[in-house]
Amino acid sequence: MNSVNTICADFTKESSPVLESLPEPIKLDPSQTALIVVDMQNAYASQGGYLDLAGFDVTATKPVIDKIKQAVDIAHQAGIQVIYFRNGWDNKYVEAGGSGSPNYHKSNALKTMRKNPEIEGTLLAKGGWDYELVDELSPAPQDIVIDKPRYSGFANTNFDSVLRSRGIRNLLLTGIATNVCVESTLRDGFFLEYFGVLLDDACYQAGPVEAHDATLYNVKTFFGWVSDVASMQQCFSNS
Ligand SMILES: NC(=O)N/C=C\C(=O)O
Repeated sequence: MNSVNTICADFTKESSPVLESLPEPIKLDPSQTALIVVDMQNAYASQGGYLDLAGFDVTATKPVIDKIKQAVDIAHQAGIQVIYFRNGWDNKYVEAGGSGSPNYHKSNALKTMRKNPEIEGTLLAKGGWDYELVDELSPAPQDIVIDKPRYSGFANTNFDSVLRSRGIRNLLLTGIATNVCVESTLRDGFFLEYFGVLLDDACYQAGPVEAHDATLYNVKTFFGWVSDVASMQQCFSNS
């Protein structure tokens, strides 16, 4: 491995393991790293959930769920904090914002329910099946679950203080959708001085695969690094 190009932040111990990533490898101290599982809810990963009902293709999410399970197991074994996000609102949608919020006008969940009043109160509503994490991803006692009302995990949540209070500076991003909530969270993390690494095979897009690829380009070029679950295993297996 070419150590000359390896990224090592000044808060990272020189002896930290190196994650193979693009555009270059990066040293990550497990104690300063969190695995972020973004919105792996029935709404986004399951047929019959919100994205499916809104016309998005969710037929290929199973391999991504399996990769995320692998990443969670690797994180647990390496002592890396795992944090799950759930995206949505109260079932009266007060937290979604009324017509004075752009969320009201852009959320495809809210628009789908306005077009189909019979499903009002079911999409991305706390307490309902659509809002719950998929059965395959059940948080362990040491994991943290954060509810978020907007695309970015940093918007209107305590995510930043949860990370800072634990000395976490590196975020390994997984989940759905690559090009919406995953990218939004990684971008906001970048602006808040977090090192973001997107795990390509543990993310799935909302829309065409080109949207996933565009996020990979954006992250590699402007906001962070891109790696995969096998590289995560290789990096942390001996840490
Ligand atoms: N979790 C997401 O990326 N969500 C994308 C769209 C939505 O929540 O309406």
